[in-house]
Amino acid sequence: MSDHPEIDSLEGILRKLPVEDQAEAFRILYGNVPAPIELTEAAASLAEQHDFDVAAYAFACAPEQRRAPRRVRVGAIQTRIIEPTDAPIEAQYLAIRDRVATIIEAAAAMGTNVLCTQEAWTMPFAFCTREKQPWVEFAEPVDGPTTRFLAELARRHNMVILSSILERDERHGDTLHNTTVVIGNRGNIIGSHRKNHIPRVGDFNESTYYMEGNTGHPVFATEFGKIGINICYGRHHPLNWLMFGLNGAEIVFNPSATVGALSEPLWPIEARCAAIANSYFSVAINRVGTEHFPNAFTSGDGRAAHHDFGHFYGSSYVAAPDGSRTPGLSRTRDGLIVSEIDLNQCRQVRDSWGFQMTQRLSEYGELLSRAAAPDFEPQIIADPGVDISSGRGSALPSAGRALHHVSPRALGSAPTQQITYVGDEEGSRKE
Ligand SMILES: NC(=O)NCCC(=O)O
Repeated sequence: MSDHPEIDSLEGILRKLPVEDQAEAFRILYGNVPAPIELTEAAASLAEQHDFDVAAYAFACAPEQRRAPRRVRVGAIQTRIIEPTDAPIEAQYLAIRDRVATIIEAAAAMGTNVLCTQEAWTMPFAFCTREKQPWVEFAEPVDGPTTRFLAELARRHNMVILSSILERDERHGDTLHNTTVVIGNRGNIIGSHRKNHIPRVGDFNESTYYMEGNTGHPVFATEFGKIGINICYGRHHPLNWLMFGLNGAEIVFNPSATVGALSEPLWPIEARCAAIANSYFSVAINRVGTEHFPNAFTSGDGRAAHHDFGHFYGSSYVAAPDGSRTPGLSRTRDGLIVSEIDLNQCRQVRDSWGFQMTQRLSEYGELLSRAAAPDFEPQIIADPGVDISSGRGSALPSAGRALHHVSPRALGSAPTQQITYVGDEEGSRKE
């Protein structure tokens, strides 16, 4: 763990640049930065009274002659847990629920049409512990108490709410899933989607609790746009993002729970990259705070037993199909981010960049099917002078002290570059 106090945000650091440099720094890093929207009095007063941040932005979009704008406001909530993890489960649950309900009021006051929670928002992210009890007591069916609670708010505020919970499927042997419930703006359950990719990295020991989801890549056609949900670790899988795009998503939400030491450099890139590659909007949401668990745990990686995951760094943001993005919410504070977007931008960017027109799905589809088959042979064209018998399927030499020089000419594209691979007992490294 770092000895440094947690910084509030990367943007806070960038704002220390001389004013004349800031605009260029933001343009290069954030694209066509959306303009801030003024907060309503009600939202600002809730935020002040209950100590959370509200940030709101409007993405620019060109008017069209034959289509009316399709402006919607999307929102995301990031929170820390309220009660300690050894408090009674019901007390922990109700405290978080009250907090989120207050932030939902602020979202409503900002005219939010579609609102998404963070992953497993009703509970501490206890999957690091590998203990079943008491954490599985947070699980509930898709139509359970949390959905019923939010359905009332969704109806009252004419808002679609995406609620990420630990699901218990009572009809299928009480099994658990990591699920987002899609609650329509009339308080109806439109459907639900289960997390497709389950992490087995660091302290994210989620495979102890649930298997990979079985709901495919559904897109939910709501009154405020076509919505997909790529739950947390799925954001590392470009094909997962692609599938929601293929099914017609205009906005893909990424409810997450992730910590600084593991993923922070990846965070600003992945959801934004998906927005660019798939010409849709993406909304990345992460919890905040450090959650301490009563019993120390290890994850078989040589680290001493510890009681927490590390710091969940928040930094929730929205990205547009043209690659522009909002600043992130705080790394340390609860918050609500609201963005006004025009869904027409998806088609405008498709027309301009042509990524869908040029994507050559059949070419990729064919290789993907072959790669998934047990008898797959990778397409490798070997330099006849190179020994690929090490089984690594590349020009790397096998373990030992062998040196192999790849001439600049053989590399073809980098005439000034010479790469040397040095092999030893531990493998090879590039010098
Ligand atoms: N919740 C979850 O899937 N976290 C995995 C870690 C990461 O993807 O950054």
